[in-house]
Amino acid sequence: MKADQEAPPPSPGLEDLAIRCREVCRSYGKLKVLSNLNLTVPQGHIYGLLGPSGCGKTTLLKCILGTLKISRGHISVLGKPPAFPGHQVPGRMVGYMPQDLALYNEFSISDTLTFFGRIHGLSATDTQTRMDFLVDFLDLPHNSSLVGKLSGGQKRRVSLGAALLQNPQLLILDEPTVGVDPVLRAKIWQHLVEIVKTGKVSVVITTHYIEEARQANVVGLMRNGRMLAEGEPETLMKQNSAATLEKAFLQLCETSDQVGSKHSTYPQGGVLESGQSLESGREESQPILGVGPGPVEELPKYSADWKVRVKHVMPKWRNIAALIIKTTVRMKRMPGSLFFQFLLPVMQISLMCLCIGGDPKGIQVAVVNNETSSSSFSQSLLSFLDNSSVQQVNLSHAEAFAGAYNGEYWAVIGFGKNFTSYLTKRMIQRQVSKEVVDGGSVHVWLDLTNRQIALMLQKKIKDAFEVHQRGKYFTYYFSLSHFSFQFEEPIYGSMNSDFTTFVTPGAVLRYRFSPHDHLLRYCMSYGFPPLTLSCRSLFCLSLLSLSLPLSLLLLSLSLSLSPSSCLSLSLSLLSLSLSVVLSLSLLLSQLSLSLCPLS
Ligand SMILES: Nc1ncnc2c1ncn2[C@@H]1O[C@H](COP(=O)(O)OP(=O)(O)OP(=O)(O)O)[C@@H](O)[C@H]1O
Repeated sequence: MKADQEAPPPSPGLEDLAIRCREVCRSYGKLKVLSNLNLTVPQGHIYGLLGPSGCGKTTLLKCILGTLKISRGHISVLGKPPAFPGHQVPGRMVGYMPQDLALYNEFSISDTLTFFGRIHGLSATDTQTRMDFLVDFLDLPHNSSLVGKLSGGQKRRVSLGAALLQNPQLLILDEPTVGVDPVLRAKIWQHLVEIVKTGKVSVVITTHYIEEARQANVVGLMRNGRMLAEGEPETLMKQNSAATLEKAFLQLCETSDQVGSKHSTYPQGGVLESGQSLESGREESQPILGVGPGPVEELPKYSADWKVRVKHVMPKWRNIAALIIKTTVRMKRMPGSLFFQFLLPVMQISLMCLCIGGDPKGIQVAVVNNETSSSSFSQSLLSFLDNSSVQQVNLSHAEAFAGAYNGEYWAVIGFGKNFTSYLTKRMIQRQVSKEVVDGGSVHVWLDLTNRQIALMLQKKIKDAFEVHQRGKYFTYYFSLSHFSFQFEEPIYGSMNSDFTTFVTPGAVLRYRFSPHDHLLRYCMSYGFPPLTLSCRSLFCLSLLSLSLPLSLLLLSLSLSLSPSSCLSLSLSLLSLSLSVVLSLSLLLSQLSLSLCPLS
């Protein structure tokens, strides 16, 4: 690999190390979990990481794996920092068994191992061979058993199998022997001892059973985010004149506490006198006590060319395929989840469209028709206007505009007294005067305070006239261009106002006012003063304003959770019931609105 070629020659002994951590610090917010921690895992060794609960073992393992970033210090895993571009840590080079099992309950054992095999790019044959071995070795139930139906210990063994699957160079096992019977525990240790014998595989293992760690080649004793001691188990016991590793650990803790109280203000990391690290020529028999800053080591510099970096950030096809197959298998095993994933959104959208998708009804429009003859074009044109949406009110010019300015009418439609003769002239003659064009045009003055209604009115007027001329004058080769609509300067608003200008006041109101104002805007958008609403519609609209955001919130929450979880199921059900309430309230409010006397 290019990155390898560009890296300067590593410092002596570095290639013999599987993991090297120097002055590693990591905090969660204000909580300092790892403090100037040093750790050295030689190649081909089993490293037992011991320490009380909460001392930071899992955090350290995640930092080594590269899934957690360190705040300070340096980590090198199999020659490069974890998550370095092009480096397969995390990836195929490392097998990780987490403390909290990351398994899918709907998967069978075979699905689980096949999934991890795909992720690591193993061929189907290799996966099958390893699977057969692991099922037998870990004493697992039949391949087809569902993970969800396995016992806690069996699940841990499946997780261990997934970590061992691709024969990684480094195994990181976070408490693999919890819940495992002593016979199998011994078998697991025996297997670990065997695989490290080749010198090519290294293992880091955490365990609460301190004594079982005596089988490790090296143990590290951690406390409060620091490494108290690191060395061979026998040596540590000898150094602390202890008969067991547990006693040696106790002794080290006491010594650490005494030194800590003597030097209550010791600098970070300098807990005890600094020792030598494994790779710097330390005698194997001598434990490293209080791995402090130590001699300044020169850190190798790493670089990767842009192609490796790009490849590193790009998603891999085999991972995408593995995820697609995973989702398909889970859906197949949980047909109920299909309902929530696909049918629920379809239902919600359909109900929403059913309830609020219709055009507003009974929009009042003032008509000023100066033509008196019943056979005039203007009369027949107006008869084609959709009467369910548009309610025509015949008025004089003055009354029509006075009403429109008072907000009683959404538009004024005007016809000149010679509309029919001028329009006929326009149809026959190629060139006509401006007066004829003007007189033969339909004049429309819109109230643009509600853009939605104005747009709907424009469409309805054009549709009506199009239908009219098609039906009656098609034989005369009469095209729509002969009709001219003149949309005059609007009564309120501007012809050139953009969508943002229209939406902003509503959006401001939405965040500024309570559901009552939602109600007000809802009413106004339908052109009804709120006072004409019945109590029922008031109640429905209040429900509507509350249930919509709640239902959406619950739905998004439930989708972000695992579909199999109880919480996800109940949230989805709650969301469904809320959306039903929402749809019903919308339906009822529309009913109420259509029954209201229009003012
Ligand atoms: N995601 C997190 N956010 C905040 N604090 C965390 C987080 N994960 C762990 N901690 C805290 O960091 C400390 C070390 O946790 P960690 O899981 O590394 O301990 P551990 O040694 O692995 O414990 P155990 O042996 O019980 O698993 C604990 O105090 C824990 O509460």
